[in-house]
Amino acid sequence: MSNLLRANGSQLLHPNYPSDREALRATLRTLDQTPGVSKPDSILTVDTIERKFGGMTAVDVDHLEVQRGAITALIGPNGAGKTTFFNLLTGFDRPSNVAGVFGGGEGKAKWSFEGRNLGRTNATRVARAGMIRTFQLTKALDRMTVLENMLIGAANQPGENLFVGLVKPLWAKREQENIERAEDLLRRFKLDAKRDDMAGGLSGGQKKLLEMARALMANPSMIMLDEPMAGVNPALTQSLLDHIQMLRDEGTTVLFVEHDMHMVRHISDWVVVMAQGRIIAEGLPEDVMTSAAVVDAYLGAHHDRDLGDDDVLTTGVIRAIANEVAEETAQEISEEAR
Ligand SMILES: Nc1ncnc2c1ncn2[C@@H]1O[C@H](COP(=O)(O)OP(=O)(O)OP(=O)(O)O)[C@@H](O)[C@H]1O
Repeated sequence: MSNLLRANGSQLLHPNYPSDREALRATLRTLDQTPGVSKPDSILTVDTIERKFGGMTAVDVDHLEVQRGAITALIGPNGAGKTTFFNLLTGFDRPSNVAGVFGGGEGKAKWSFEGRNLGRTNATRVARAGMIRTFQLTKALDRMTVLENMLIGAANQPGENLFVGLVKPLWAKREQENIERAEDLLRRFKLDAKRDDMAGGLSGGQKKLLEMARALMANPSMIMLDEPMAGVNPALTQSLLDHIQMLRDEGTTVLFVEHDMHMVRHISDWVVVMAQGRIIAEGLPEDVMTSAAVVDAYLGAHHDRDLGDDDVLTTGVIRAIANEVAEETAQEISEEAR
């Protein structure tokens, strides 16, 4: 086992980390495939988190556990609430049912990472706790060099606040260590030749690699990727998939949002399906994507359609699930009104 320490002081490889992926998958196969099911070793546990925008409920999650060491995909139609959910968990947004200063309380949002309550924690502290999300390169980040982008990641202050990290005088030793780490990661992601280029000049796939490399500057124990495949040309697809699987093998739990069903099927160990803010299904990729309920829901009358067709999966299953949830919700509302 490695004796290296993460930025947050924890050991690089958690003592319970499931290094053997096949064994982990075998364990996952024994679980009930129902929304909110308990996992053998949950790294992130979420309870009753809600986010409303005006009268619209964007996120309404009762319970979710994310298994340590698994690659978990979060899928769902446009507007299902996936990004809002990521924002809430990482402290970039606040739940509508935020807990009081002492935490807890009936019906209040509660979530913990590595057993640590994050219910009222800001984005910087969440990142320091070891849960890091990738960020798309904003215009401002585009105008910085690849290396500068990496050093922002080391400041452990994702999002706009990262700029604070840049203007603060850094201790020389710390800065040198950060540069060395950045250069190592750039080599690993084959971006070292681009070190001093403006990030804006990178291809779509290279930008995704940079986003991932930047997130790794903070040594996260869990990385949250928002649509890692978006805008990536096929030549770089395999490399991205390999990097994600390598991260998992080295001790980083992965949670990712993705519309590309090929990727979801190819690399995930577990799939969580979100629609209209709620988690409506979770399970093994091959089962969730072909479960009788889901197949019926999304194929509807079109039983002649090929289930292996990724396009059908993205548009068909998800839309059907969304419709099903909408019907259930309408029913619940009318029952409540009675
Ligand atoms: N700041 C906001 N103000 C008002 N409504 C918002 C805001 N952010 C998100 N929403 C709404 O919340 C719902 C969930 O959006 P969200 O972006 O989380 O979905 P998503 O599943 O990530 O979608 P996509 O796959 O298209 O990225 C949508 O109806 C969206 O319009």
